[in-house]
Amino acid sequence: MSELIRLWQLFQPYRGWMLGGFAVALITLLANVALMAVSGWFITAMAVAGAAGVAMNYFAPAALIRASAIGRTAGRYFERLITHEATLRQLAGLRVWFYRHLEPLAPARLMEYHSADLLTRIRADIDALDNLYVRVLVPVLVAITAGLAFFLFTAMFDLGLAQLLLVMLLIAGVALPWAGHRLGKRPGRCIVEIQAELRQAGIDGTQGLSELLIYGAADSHARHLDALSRALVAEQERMSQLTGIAQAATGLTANLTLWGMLWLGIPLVHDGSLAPPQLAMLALFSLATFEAVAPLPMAFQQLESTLTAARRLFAIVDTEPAVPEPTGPAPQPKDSGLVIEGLRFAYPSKSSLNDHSGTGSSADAGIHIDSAQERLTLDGIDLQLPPGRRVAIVGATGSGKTTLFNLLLRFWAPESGSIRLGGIPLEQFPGEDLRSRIALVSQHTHLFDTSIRENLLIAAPDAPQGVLEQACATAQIHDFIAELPDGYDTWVGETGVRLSGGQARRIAIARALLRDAPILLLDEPTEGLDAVTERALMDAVQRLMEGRTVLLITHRPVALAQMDEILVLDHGRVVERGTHTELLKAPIYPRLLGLDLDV
Ligand SMILES: Nc1ncnc2c1ncn2[C@@H]1O[C@H](COP(=O)(O)OP(=O)(O)OP(=O)(O)O)[C@@H](O)[C@H]1O
Repeated sequence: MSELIRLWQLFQPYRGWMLGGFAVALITLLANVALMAVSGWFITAMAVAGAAGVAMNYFAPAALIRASAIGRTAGRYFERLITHEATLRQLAGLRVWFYRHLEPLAPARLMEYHSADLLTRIRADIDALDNLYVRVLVPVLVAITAGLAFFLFTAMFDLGLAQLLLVMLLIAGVALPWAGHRLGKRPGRCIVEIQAELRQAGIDGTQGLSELLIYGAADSHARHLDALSRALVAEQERMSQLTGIAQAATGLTANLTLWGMLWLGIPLVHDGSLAPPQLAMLALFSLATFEAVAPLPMAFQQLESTLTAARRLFAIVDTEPAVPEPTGPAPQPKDSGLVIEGLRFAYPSKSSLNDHSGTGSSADAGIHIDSAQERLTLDGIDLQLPPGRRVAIVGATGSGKTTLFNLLLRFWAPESGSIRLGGIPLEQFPGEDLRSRIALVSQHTHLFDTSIRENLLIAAPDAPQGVLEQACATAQIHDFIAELPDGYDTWVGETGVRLSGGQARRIAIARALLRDAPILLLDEPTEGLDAVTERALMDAVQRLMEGRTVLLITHRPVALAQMDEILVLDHGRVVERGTHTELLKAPIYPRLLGLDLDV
C-alpha cells in the first residue's frame, strides 16, 4: 500500500492529464451505457406503440442514440489519446527521477547489482508501472463513480432492481478483483522476478559466449536459460488461466444480472409499476453497466506485478550513497596538493550490502567493518603529495592500490584517517567538483559505442576540433585517427572493440589531457601491452604527467625510475618507501618487479 501512496505522489505533476483521462473514460462509459439503455427502450416502445396503433415521437430517442454512439466512438479515441499521454509523461518523469537517484550510487552501491538487473529496473520495471494509471486507477475511479450513478438511476424506477444491480456490480467489481489479486499475487511476483533473472542470464551468456564455448559450458548455460523460460511460461500460464476464469466469471455475473432484472421486473410490469419499454431499457442497461467493472479483475490480478516492479525501484532509490554529498558550496583549495593521513578502509561485508538492497530504511551512509572481517583493505596509509610531485604505488595483486584511487575519487568513504586536497578535507567537496580536478587513466577505461570524437568530448564537451586533435597528437594517436576513412567520426564499437588495447589507452590519455585536471591518477596505463607499444605509450604518459600532481600504479621499472617517491603496499600497509634506486636494495620491492631473479 505504501508503494501506491509513493507512486501517487510521484504522479502529482501529471494530475491534470490524469484527471482528463478519467473524465473522458467516464463520459465514454456513460455514452455506451446510454446507447444500450435508450436502444432497448426505443425498440420496445416502438413495438408497443406499433401494436397499439398509436403515434410516437421517435426523433428525440433517435437523436439520443446517435449522440451516444458518436460520444462513445469519439470518447474511445480521446480516452486512448489522453490516458496514453498521461502514462507516457509519467514514465518519462519516472525515468528521470530514477536516474537522478541512481547516479549518486555509482559505483560503490551499484556493485551489488548486476548490470542487466539495473537495466531491467530502468526499462521493464518502470514500464510495468504504466499499469497503475491506465489499468488500475482510471478503471477503479470510473467504476466507483459510474456504479453509484447506475444505482441511483435504477433506484428511480425501483429500489429492488437497484439493489440487485448494486450487489452484482459489487461481486464483479470488488469480490472478483479481490480474488484475482489474491490468486495473482504469487505468479505476478514470480513473473517480474523470473523475467529479471532471465534477462540477467541472457546478457551474461551473450557477453561470456566465447568462454562458455571454450570451456564447453554453453549447454549447461542453455539448460539454465531453458529452465528459467519454462518457469516463466508456467507462471504466465497460471496468470492466463486466472484471466480466463475472471473474464468468464464477470460475463456470468452480468448475464445473471440480466436474468435477475427480468425475474424481478416482469412482476413489476404486471402490476403496472414499470412500463414494458422501461423493463427492456433496464435489462439492457444492467448488462451494459458491467463494462464499468469488467477491467477490474484483471487489473487487480496484475497489481502485484506492478507493485513488485515499484518495490524493486524503491529499493534502489532508498539506498543511501556510500559517500554523502556535502550540503555547503564547493570549497576553494589553495593548490592541488594531496595529504593522506592514517587512512583506513574496509569494503562492507556482503551482509551489510544486502541490507542496502532491501527497503533501504536501514541504509547507513557510513562504512562499517564486519566483526567477522579480519583485514582492512587499507590500513594506515600516510602520503604527502605536494603540487607537481609524482608518486608511484607498487604492490602485489589485491594489496589495495586501486582501492586507494577509489577513495581519492570519493567513490567510497574512509573508515578513519583523512585525505585533504589543497588543505581541505575531501568530504567537503561535492563529488562532481572533486572529480573535475582529477583525471584518471586506467587499464579499463571505458569507451562508449559511438565515434572517437564523441568519446573524446565526454572529457571536454565544448572542445573544438583543433583542441581534440592537439590532445590526440600529444597522446600519439592523431596520425592513426587521421588515416582512418572516417577520421574522428570512426565508430569504436561496444567498449571500443574496434580499437587495439594500445589505441584505446591512447584515447584515454587524450581524454585526460582534454580534462586538463591538476591531479592525475594512472592505474597501470601500460598493462598488457607489448614492449614497443608500451614504450610509445609511456612517451604520451610522460607528456600527460608534465606539471601535474601524479599518483601512478605500475610495476614497470622504466616508469618507476622517473618517480619522486615510490610506496610499496602489502595487505593495505605501506611496507617500504623511497626512490627507485633506494628501494632496489629493499627486500620486497625488487621481488615485486621481478628484479631479484637470477637470469
Ligand atoms: N567492491 C569491492 N568489494 C569488496 N571487496 C573489494 C572490492 N574491490 C576490491 N575488493 C578487495 O579489496 C582488496 C584490494 O583490491 P584492489 O583492487 O584495491 O587491489 P589492487 O592492489 O588494485 O589489485 P590489482 O593489482 O590486482 O588491481 C582485494 O582483496 C579485493 O578483493
